[in-house]
Amino acid sequence: MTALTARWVVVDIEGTLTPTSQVHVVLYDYARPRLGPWIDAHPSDPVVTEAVAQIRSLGGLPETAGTAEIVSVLHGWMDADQKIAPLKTLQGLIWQRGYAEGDLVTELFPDVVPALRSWHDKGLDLAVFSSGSVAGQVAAFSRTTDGDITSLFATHFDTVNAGPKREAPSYRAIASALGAAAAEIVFCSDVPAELDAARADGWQTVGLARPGEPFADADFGPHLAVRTFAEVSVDLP
Ligand SMILES: CSCCC(=O)C(=O)COP(=O)(O)O
Ligand SMILES: [Mg+2]
Repeated sequence: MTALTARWVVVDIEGTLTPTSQVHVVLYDYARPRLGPWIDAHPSDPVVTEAVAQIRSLGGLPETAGTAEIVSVLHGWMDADQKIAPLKTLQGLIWQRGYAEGDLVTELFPDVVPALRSWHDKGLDLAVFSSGSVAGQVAAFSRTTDGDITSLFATHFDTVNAGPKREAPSYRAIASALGAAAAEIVFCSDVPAELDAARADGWQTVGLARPGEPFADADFGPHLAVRTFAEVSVDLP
């Protein structure tokens, strides 16, 4: 057991709290056939029209491109697991509806809620930083295998309100929003490049090398690497 002291714990989702398959199989398969119908059903929603405009621009499509061409770009990004903001925005809206209607449940690793609750009960504050949109994150935590855990998190960050996960300025923006010194924050993620960016800004880092997950055998370099949250304790200073 490794003991850390901090005021904030910021957690990634995919591969850290949930199996990667929960996102790449369950959530992506749910979103895939619903993207086109969602775009067509919300022609006056400014969030959707802005996302569609960004997809046309980023996807190199003409202004006249219709839903089928837009969906083709989105499916290509999903196949390549490119976490591009307008895609994550549309996915988040679809997942929000899916959780509300009872179609989706988030599978959490069994060590996750005991660890989050113990940190929360000790007075630490918890936040999420994921490529999934904030709307999608909140929906995903509203219906999990451990029930509704939304109250555990003080705040949420995504690539829109913080920036890309592999770039240090994103972590600087989050620390500033939290009103915390970088050294008072622990970031937990399964992706070494994300941990590198957080560490470059002065954050403490914990790498999740979960057995069976894509980064189980990754080189975590200078980062503390654990197989589950049960191997690390975090206390207030
Ligand atoms: C409903 S949250 C889904 C998370 C997601 O869409 C995603 O791409 C996961 O990315 P992360 O940064 O958490 O690895
Ligand atoms: Mg991850």
